[in-house]
Amino acid sequence: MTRDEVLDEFRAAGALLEGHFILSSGLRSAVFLQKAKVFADPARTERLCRALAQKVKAELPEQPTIIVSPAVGGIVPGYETARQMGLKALYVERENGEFTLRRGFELGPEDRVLVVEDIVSTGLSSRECIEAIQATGATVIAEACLVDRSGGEADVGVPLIALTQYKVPAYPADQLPPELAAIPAIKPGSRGLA
Ligand SMILES: O=P(O)(O)OC[C@H]1O[C@H](OP(=O)(O)OP(=O)(O)O)[C@H](O)[C@@H]1O
Ligand SMILES: O=C(O)c1cc(=O)[nH]c(=O)[nH]1
Ligand SMILES: [Mg+2]
Repeated sequence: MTRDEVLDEFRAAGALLEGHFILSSGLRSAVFLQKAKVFADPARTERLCRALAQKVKAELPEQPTIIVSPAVGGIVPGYETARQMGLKALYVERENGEFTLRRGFELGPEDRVLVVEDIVSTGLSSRECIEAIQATGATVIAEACLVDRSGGEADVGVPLIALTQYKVPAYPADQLPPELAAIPAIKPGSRGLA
């Protein structure tokens, strides 16, 4: 899929939002990809994740044995990408702020993991997720995401395969451009929620 085709799926779902958003990293942005509205439509999710699975198969020299995603945003695309690839899909979720494997999910040294994320901005959530997986003894061979908002700049420590790159400016809270400073900020994601 081209970048326009991917972004058209977000647009058609009403998921390409403009305003003043507090991102997971704490940075601020005038654009937010509300992936939950994309994932509310199974057919749309299937189109995106099928394309992501095809890209992973074409670009990775070694195929993964299992998929692991960071909750909440990664769960649905992780599941659908796993379905497309004939793999199982696990997820890590935050417990006292730290990504943890819960619910009886198990990983070990035999597992060759593909991390599937929805959106990568700074790569911080990806790195935290990868650390949690590596702590089990499993090997993370790569990460795949639907949209890389860093435009290829984020370093997640493993090869990152993005269905598309879409560079969006983000600013520290004390360096806001005037048009952002004029609007109240909202925080759509789950990091920091109790
Ligand atoms: O690359 P980063 O700077 O870490 O930003 C990207 C992360 O932000 C969002 O998650 P968020 O923590 O907002 O929670 P969510 O998954 O529940 O939406 C998104 O799902 C990614 O996980
Ligand atoms: O950086 C983020 O937190 C983020 C950006 C974005 O566009 N969408 C999202 O769900 N999270
Ligand atoms: Mg997330």
